[in-house]
Amino acid sequence: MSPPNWPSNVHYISACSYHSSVSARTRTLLAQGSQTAAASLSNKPCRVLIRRISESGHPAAGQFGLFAAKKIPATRHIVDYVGEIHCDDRCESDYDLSLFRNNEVSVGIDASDMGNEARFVNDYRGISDKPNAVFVDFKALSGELRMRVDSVCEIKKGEEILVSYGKAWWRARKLEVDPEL
Ligand SMILES: C[S@@+](CC[C@H](N)C(=O)[O-])C[C@H]1O[C@@H](n2cnc3c(N)ncnc32)[C@H](O)[C@@H]1O
Repeated sequence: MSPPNWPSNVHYISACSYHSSVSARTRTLLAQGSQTAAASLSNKPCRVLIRRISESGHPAAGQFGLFAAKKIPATRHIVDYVGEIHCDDRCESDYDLSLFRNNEVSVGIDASDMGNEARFVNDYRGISDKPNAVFVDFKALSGELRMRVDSVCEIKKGEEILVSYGKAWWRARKLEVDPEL
């Protein structure tokens, strides 16, 4: 069942699904994981809330954000980033994270059409001094490479969960608006 405030045009899924662009060979590569991926954490994901942002000073006002339903301790697994694992080009998507890349293939997790609560995590810029969470790749219990959101410091109940999308993410969007930049 989808959580409160879930948009009707997006499919709620609790586990990643594979798009047809992911070959069997690539799935094997993902099952081998990455050497730098964090181990799967045994603690359960934290309770989070999707909330529409009504504060006029917030740069994503009118959109949604993800908030802590209870205090979240530092370095906790907050929520998995669930979406469609794909190898096709999704440069139009604002919900696409890079999962794996080598000389042959680039794999992403796109939560634009299907996903879970993690798709609502906003970037800290214009909202806070620094992020309180981070996207991390990890090896799931199945052995497959996945992404999740972890806290980097304590997050108080009701506080917005914020990551850094990275300078390159913002530069790419600014270039779309102003190619002279
Ligand atoms: C992954 S979505 C985050 C969830 C989104 N707010 C929503 O309601 O679906 C990324 C989009 O959120 C908005 N966003 C996230 N962080 C932002 C920030 N710091 N300033 C302005 N817009 C932001 C931008 O529109 C961006 O394309």
